[in-house]
Amino acid sequence: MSYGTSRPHCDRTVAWGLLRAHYDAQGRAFDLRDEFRIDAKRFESFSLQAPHVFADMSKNLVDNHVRSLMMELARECGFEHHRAAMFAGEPVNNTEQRAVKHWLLRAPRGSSGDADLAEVHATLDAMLAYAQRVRADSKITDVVNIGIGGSDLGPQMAVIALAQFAVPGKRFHFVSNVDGHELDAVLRQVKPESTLFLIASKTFTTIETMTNARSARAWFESQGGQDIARHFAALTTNVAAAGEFGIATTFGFWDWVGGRYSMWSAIGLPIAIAIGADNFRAMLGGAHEMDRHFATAPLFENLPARLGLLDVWYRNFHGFTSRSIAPYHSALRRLPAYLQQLEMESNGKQVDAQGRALSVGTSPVLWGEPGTNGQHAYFQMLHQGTDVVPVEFIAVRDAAHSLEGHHEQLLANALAQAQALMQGKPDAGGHKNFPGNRPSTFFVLDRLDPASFGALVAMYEHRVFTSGSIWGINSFDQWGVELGKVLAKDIAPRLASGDTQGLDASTAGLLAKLRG
Ligand SMILES: O=P(O)(O)OC[C@H]1O[C@](O)(CO)[C@@H](O)[C@@H]1O
Repeated sequence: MSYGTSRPHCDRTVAWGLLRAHYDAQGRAFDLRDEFRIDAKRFESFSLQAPHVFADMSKNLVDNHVRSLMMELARECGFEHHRAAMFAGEPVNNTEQRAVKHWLLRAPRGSSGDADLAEVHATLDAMLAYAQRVRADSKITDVVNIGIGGSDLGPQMAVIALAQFAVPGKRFHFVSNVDGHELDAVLRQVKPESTLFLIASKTFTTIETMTNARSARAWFESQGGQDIARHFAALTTNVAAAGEFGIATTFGFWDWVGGRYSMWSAIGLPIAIAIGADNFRAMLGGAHEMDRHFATAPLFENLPARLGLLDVWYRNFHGFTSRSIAPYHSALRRLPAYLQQLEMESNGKQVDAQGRALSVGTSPVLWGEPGTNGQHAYFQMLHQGTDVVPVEFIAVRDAAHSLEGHHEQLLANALAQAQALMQGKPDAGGHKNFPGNRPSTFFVLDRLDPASFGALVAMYEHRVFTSGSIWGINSFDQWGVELGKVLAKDIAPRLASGDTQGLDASTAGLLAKLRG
C-alpha cells in the first residue's frame, strides 16, 4: 500500500459524517455529570492500563457511541495499515522519502528482522560503554550538551525527570539558544579540564548549535584547554561534518530517526551518562513495551491510539484549539516543552501527505506547567474562562522523597482539580459560578523510573502518530521551520550594515531600532 494517495481525507469518510451528526444531535449538549449518574461503571469502562501507564479517560466528553465511531473512523482512514507500514520500515515520511524507525532504537537485540537492528545495537553498546567511562571519570565534573529542538528537549527532559537515578558528582548543562547569554552563563561555571562538551545535532548544520559549538571550542582553547578528543564528542548523522569540525569522538545515528524522536539514539548520550547503561536500557525497555502495545493491542484497548482519536474528536468536532499538560511531579517539568515540539512540529500542518489542502484543523496548541504551580497561575482560565481546554494530569503514586505530607497534598490537588473541572459549582452571583463539564484525562504511573518514563514518552509519540494518521498528514517532516531560517540569513548581515533595502517598513523600522 502506498501511503497518502490511498488514504481518504478523514472528513470524507462515512464515520466522519456519523460523528458530525452525533455531535450536532447530542455531542454539543453532552454533560459528564449526567454520564457518571447514569453509568456507575463509567470509570472502569473508560480507563485503560497500558505498559507502565494507567489512563482514566472517563472525564472526557465521549460516550460509547463516539468511542465506537472514532475506531470506525480509524479503520476507514487506513490507520492500521499506516501503523503497520511504519513498523515495517516503509518510507512513511514520504516528503523526505525516509522510513520512520525510532521504535527500532528500543527493540531488543534479535527481536526484529529489520536489517538495521544489528547496527543499532553496535552503536548503543559503544555509546553506553563511553557513557560508563565518563561516569567513572571523576575528573569530568560537568557535561555540557549543545543542541536545539530534538537535540535538546528530549535529553534535557529525561535528565531532569530521572535525576534521582543520576550519578553523583556531575552537573549537566543544556545550551540550546543562539542567545550568547545562555552559553556565557554556563561557561562561567565550568573549567576546561573538567568539562565534556557534547555537540548534538542530527544534521550538524543547525546555525544555533554550530555557533554555540564554535564559541565553546574557542573558549576551551582560550582557557588553555588541551585534548579536544577527550573534551568534545559529537552526536550526529553527519559524521563527516563532525570530523571537519575537529571532533574525533562521534556517535552516529540514521536519517530514519526524526530529530524530535531521537532521545533514544546517540542524542541520548547525556541521559546515559547521567543514569548509566542499565537505567538507559530500562528506559528503552519501557518504550519498547509501549511500542508492542501500540503495534498489537486492539484499538479498543490501545492507549496511544485511543488518545490520538480523542484529540481528533476534540479538535475537529468540539473545536478545541489547545490542550494543557499538567504534570503533578516537578521532575516532569520539561514535559510540556518537549510535547510542544513533538506534537506541534509533527502535526502543525495544513496539507495532507500529498500536499493537498486540508479542510479540517490539525495540531492543537500545547502548553502547561507542573502542578500545583499552574493552579496559582492560569487554572482560573481553565475553570471559568470562555474557552474549554482539555487538561491532562500526570500523577505518580510513589514519591521519591520522604518529606511528610507533601505527596498527599500534591496528589490531593491533582484529584481535586480534575474533579472541580468536571463538577463545577453553580452560583447565582456569576463571579463564583463554575460551569463544570470541563474535560480531563488523568494518567497514573506507579513510580517515576526509567521504564515508566520511557513508556510515557513512547505513548505520546504514538498518540501523535495516530492523530496525524487520521488527518492524513506526514507527521515526520517540518518544512515550516525553513522560511524563518532563510530570512534570518538575509537579515543577519543587515544588522551590521544597516541596509534596509527591500525590507517591509516594519522590519526595516525594527532593524534600525535594534541597531541603536
Ligand atoms: O539536530 P539538528 O539537526 O541540529 O536539528 C535541530 C532541530 O531543528 C529542527 O530541524 C527544526 O528547526 C528540528 O526538527 C530539530 O530537532
